[in-house]
Amino acid sequence: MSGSSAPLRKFTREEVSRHNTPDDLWIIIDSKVYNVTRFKDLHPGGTSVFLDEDIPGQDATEAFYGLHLHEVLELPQYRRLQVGTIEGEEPQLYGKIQGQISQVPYAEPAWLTPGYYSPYYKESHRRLQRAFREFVDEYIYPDAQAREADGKRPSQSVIDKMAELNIHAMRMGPGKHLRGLKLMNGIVAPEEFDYFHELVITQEIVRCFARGYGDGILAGCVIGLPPVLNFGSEELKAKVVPEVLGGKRFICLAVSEAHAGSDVFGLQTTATKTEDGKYWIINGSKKWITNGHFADYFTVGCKTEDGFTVILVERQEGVETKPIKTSYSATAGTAYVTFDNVKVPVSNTLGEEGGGIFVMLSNFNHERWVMCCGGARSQRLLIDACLKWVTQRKAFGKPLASLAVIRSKLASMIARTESIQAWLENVTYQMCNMSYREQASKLAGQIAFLKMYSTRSAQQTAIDAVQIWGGRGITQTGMGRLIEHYYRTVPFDALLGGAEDVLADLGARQAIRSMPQNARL
Ligand code: HEM
Repeated sequence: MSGSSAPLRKFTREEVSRHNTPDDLWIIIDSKVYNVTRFKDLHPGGTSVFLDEDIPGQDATEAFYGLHLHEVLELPQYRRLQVGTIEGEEPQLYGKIQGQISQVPYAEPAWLTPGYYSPYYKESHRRLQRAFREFVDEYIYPDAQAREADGKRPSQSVIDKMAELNIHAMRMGPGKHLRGLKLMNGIVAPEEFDYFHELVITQEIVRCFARGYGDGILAGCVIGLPPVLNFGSEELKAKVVPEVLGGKRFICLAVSEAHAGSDVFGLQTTATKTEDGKYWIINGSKKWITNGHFADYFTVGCKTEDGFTVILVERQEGVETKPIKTSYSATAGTAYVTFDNVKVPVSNTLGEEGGGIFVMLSNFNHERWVMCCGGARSQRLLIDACLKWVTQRKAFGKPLASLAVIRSKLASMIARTESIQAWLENVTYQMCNMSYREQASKLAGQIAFLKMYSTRSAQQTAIDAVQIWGGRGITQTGMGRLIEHYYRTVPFDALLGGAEDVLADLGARQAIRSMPQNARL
């Protein structure tokens, strides 16, 4: 469709070929006819490319797709350049189609690929996936791309829309907090919502392809609210949970510190009781706090007389947040947080005094598993982009895909991604069937290894993709911008929720601890 109000005319290729001079210059891209006479002097790629001998009045489809994303032609300022179409021909090429399953091999997990089977997903998972894909493409993707670029916090209109459908609640996983809620307009009953539904949601959100925004869109809630849900007093929950799940107020998890990283026993933020024993007085600072800059509530790890205690702090005088500039966008709200004589009722204590480590540990598995869901899916975004690139881009007169070294990189990318998803689905199935206690003892190692493997794979895939894309893989605009973004932000997953090497060691230590005493070679 043309952006101009004039109806599109039909031309023969012969007619177009007559518009072949600098003062009257037309080209054909995928059967659409563009008048680039005036545009050629404004073209970001320069004027000269339009004057090459095989461009004026001719079919420039291959030249165009070797240098631009399809979406360029869909921008209103460029759609206006279209003056007609070629008689008897229809456009054949397409870019991202809203709400659709990608036809690119391995760009979707097997269960979404036509003709494949899976024992894990029921009709309600498929319904949720379809609805969620539409939602992400319509509301989240455009906001994600815009906010990732301008660094502003996710638009409240998107947060509200998510709240309306109870998406914030679903992101907390299955549980009592879903009771009585209408999930995604009622397409999943709260009592049937399981970890596979949550996996579906997490994997669909990742398709917004904006890592900072992915955290900005209330990842703080996914890690900051569970301690309130599971360990807060009834009174505290009644106040905080509806506000947060309704998207009206924001929460973050504030544990790591400049001095101590995630070593909770090395924390220096203190909470001491007032003489009457009714309040905590909190002093200290926290670093790398996701969503901290716009949070209203802080789930804070503190050193107390009895050891380590988790306390919910509401933003008030004495709480300051400063943005930290990281290698992903400021839309994540990553903050340095300081507490200066902050007075909090003792009833805001989450769990036992001195029992903070249990409160923290109880959510680690879930947090890491959520990150594995995201990591498994984001690697497919790269497969999708790389497969398109190597088949449409020519170098030395042949598509990149004709080079064995390129195919070898693709093979490894695909094999890694498929194995992560298969392992993830197995772990998710265990989560659906194990009690919480069993999960804690049996899955901590599995999930630690899975996350380690997923993030190592993701980093290797990022490196391979940059080699495949060349200079475009390190350029923030144009065709390779998604690759550049991925390469720049992939280490977040390898650090957040437990650094890769620490997790690897955790898994290995657990396995060694569980060795039967009498096993011999
Ligand atoms: C209606 C047709 C065209 C439009 C609207 C258009 C638009 C653009 C835009 C917006 C860019 C900036 C980079 C980006 O965002 O992708 C660009 C870059 C470029 N374009 Fe075009 N273009 C058109 C046709 C062509 C054709 C036919 C050629 C080659 C014969 C060409 C060659 C280039 C080159 C070499 C660059 C620089 C690419 C880079 O830096 O990687 N363009 N074009």
